[in-house]
Amino acid sequence: MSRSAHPAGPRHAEVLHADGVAAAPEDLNALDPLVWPQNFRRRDDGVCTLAGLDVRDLAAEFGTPAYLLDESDFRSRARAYAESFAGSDVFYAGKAFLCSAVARWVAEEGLGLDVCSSGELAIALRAGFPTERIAFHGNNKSTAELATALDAGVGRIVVDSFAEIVRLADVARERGVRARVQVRVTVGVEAHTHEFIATAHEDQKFGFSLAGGAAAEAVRRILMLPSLELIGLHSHIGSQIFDTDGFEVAASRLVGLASAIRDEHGVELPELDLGGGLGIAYTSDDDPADVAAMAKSLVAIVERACASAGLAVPRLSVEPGRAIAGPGTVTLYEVGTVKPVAVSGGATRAYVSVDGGMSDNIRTALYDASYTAALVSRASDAPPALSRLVGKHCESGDIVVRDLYLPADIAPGDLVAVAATGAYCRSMASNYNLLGRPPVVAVRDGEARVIVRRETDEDLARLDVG
Ligand SMILES: Cc1ncc(COP(=O)(O)O)c(C=O)c1O
Ligand SMILES: N[C@@H](CCCC[NH3+])C(=O)O
Repeated sequence: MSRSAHPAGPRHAEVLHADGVAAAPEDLNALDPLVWPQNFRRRDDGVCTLAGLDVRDLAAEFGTPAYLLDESDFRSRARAYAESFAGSDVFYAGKAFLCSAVARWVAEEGLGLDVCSSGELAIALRAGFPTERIAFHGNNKSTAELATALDAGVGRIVVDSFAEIVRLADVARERGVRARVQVRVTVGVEAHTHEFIATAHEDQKFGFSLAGGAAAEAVRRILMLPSLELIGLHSHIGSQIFDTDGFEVAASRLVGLASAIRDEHGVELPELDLGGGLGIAYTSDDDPADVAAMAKSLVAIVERACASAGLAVPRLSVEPGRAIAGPGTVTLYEVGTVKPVAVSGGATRAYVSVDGGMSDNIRTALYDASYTAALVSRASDAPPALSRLVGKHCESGDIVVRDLYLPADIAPGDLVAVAATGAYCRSMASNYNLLGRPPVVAVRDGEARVIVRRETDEDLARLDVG
């Protein structure tokens, strides 16, 4: 789903083997800074460290698997967004990964927060996140969720269906408040990303169709409801996107709709949200855009579109999730078994099984996502072995990294880390096979602390009340 060709790994030659797998990288011990957290290093003795802490010590203290989060990396990316989009609003998309600590960092770095369930909202409230900086999303928000959001005083609700407009208007009226709403518009953009994470093409569940007239009709209905205040239009074209082409089309279509609204209703909408979706490097083949450059071109795109429509430029907002949370986290696993398996053409693939798998990272199975992994508890001079990093679940599709090279001497007890797992891994984790979900350990300046604790067998048993 990213642009990456397989295998995930340090910079590798272009040559492909007969089975379509790229040739082995020159140095299996190298860590591409594009892919690994800012403070993840390999020491001279071959052992990797995060923010100065030895991964073997982290494994001993917190167990494996564990998500290790480089707090400075997360914060610096959040800050870069806030600075690059100064004059606009940045809402961190909590669906990528949210817990109280993260909500506090996001608040401290001056961003807003996008939540899309009462659970995410509850975490934000628990963290004391300023509620006027919260945007509430979702294609099927319940009446209870809308009521909770209004009672909490969230800053905006992005409406996604005609039913929700009525539901929200009722809930707001009963409370004697006016809900600030944006309309999520399906702008008909084919984002160049995996089908399951593209969200603005026609014939999918999100938003009101622009082409079909539903978006204009949603605006008409909202404007007739005194308990709703229409503040703007919203579009989110998809995720893991590397260029601005799709945003350009989306912005010009949203501005076209805003101009039609002005002509029909005499109303100029003050806000415009272009959603999230900016891609990150999962492998060395990915080439993510620079945030400042991206911000500049998005602002320019909106200004151009408004100038040609004769509209005042609305306040812009964006909702990055992956680009802030993704790159700063690695998942640390312990190798349990290594099994050489004969594959076509007389080759052998080493199936390297780790102590987690699809329950802590579903993205490979779900989107055919590519990842980079490395042996991190030591360096190795052994030759590269064509490998597959797999989990411990009862499922042959339980693959963490489909094709990669690992040192041929990799063995049980070694620690392996998978890079760029901060977004949509812990937040999409499951208890398949009744595995407890791993902890999230934040590391900063040589200190580590658990910000989400490991789920234990007792936690799982506690839910079993039959
Ligand atoms: C409405 C909305 N905003 C923001 C995001 C965050 O996307 P990303 O993590 O790709 O930046 C998503 C998820 O794709 C979304 O659905
Ligand atoms: N969960 C997806 C992205 C969708 C995000 C929400 N619309 C991923 O892992 O890439």
